[in-house]
Amino acid sequence: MTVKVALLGCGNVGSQVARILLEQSDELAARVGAPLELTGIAVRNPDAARDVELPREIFTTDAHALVDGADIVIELIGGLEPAGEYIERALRRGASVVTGNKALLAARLPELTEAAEAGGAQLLYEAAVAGAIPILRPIRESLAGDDITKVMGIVNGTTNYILDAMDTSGAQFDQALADAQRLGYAEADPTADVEGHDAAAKAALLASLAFHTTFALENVHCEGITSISAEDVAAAEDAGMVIKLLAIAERGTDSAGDEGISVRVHPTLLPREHPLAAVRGAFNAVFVEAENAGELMFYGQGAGGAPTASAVMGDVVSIGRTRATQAAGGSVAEPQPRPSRPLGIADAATSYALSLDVSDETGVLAEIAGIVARHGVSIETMRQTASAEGGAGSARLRIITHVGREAALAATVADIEQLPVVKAVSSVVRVEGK
Ligand SMILES: NC(=O)C1=CN([C@@H]2O[C@H](COP(=O)(O)OP(=O)(O)OC[C@H]3O[C@@H](n4cnc5c(N)ncnc54)[C@H](O)[C@@H]3O)[C@@H](O)[C@H]2O)C=CC1
Ligand SMILES: N[C@@H](CC=O)C(=O)O
Ligand code: NA
Repeated sequence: MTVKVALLGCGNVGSQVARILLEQSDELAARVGAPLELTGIAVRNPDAARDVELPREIFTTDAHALVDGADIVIELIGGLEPAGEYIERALRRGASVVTGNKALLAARLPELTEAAEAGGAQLLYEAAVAGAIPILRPIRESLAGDDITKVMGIVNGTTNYILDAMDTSGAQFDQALADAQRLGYAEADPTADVEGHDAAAKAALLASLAFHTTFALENVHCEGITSISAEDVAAAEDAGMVIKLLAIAERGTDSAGDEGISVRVHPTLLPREHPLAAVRGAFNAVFVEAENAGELMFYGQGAGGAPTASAVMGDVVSIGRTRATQAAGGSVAEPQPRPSRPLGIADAATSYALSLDVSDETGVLAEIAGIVARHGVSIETMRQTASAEGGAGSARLRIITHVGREAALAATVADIEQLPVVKAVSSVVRVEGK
């Protein structure tokens, strides 16, 4: 069998999904247990310029015909209509749907879930919350045996990008927003981002899944970042804090002591040491607190075409595999593991931080630099200080290399150790994350 996939919309995310479906068809077929066939892409204008080169004949303006012939419909148009009508039509016909449309889901999740049940279809939307970060599946599946008490996170890339730019480079709000739009992070109407509506929709979805309920969007308290000024950002910095737009969903009690769920989105001051304060650019992060698991943090790219397409494709493969299994009347073969070729430590790519005690005399640096260059290694930083350990006439050199092959770095150190001007190599520690 072949799993027929219809794509609706070919913008930032849709074009990347189409690219992956076409470029990685063999790998995807192996993981699904059957080929995924992209039957067409519904667009408004087949001749519009796209980020990705795609065959002209794949485009259609007849979304209904495309939906009606599909096993899986991927909706990446955005907005309430016609996206809602296409999704409902697909689900009622028995085609499963993958979407990133949090605005629609937060507004109509109960009806769409009912349509999926009526059609015996699946509705998956990992891309709708925190882009590439796997957060919905972990909440729905991995934490299904625990009791979640709080979810708190940065779930809008555009506003985090703007606040981060204002904090780090003193950028103006408008310029930072224009950059976020150019980079494909912002919604078609960026008001949804800066007024907090996008984060509020995601917060409603998170609360619904985390607390096994339906939390209506209208019950999410929502404040955006449009009132945050450069002065607010500077004042936060002076106080050792940073301003972040947080989405928070937690169990609590009201003044009468009755239990309930509080869901809110608002700009929030965080101490700079807080893990969420370190979330930069369009990255997102979500903290989950559960009775037994304790604190968990999920971090990654919350917006952008390719990262969001990754989440879409995860859902597509999952549904495709279910379909292929049903068609096979039980199970499909597990993908055969590819043979792996282990690389030894000598081939590891890393960088070294070295501390050397050397004679404090002219020409030492040149000798060391000569050895380093001979091994094809390059130095990122070299700092010289007086050495307490090496004794009088000694200097301490601290060198950090660029990334190189371990074998070359180790051979460099071995040769440096042999130099008469080198009294000791006092430490060699590998460095990652530069
Ligand atoms: N861009 C991002 O970083 C993320 C986007 N999303 C969601 O993914 C969805 C798509 O987002 P983007 O790709 O960024 O939007 P986009 O605006 O770049 O793409 C939407 C495309 O749909 C087309 N379109 C509009 N009406 C149509 C119709 N009736 N039939 C066919 N095509 C139609 C538009 O011309 C546009 O090319 C939205 O629901 C968005 O909220 C979710 C997570 C991240
Ligand atoms: N506009 C959204 C896109 C992802 O959901 C954002 O900026 O996070
Ligand atoms: Na996600």
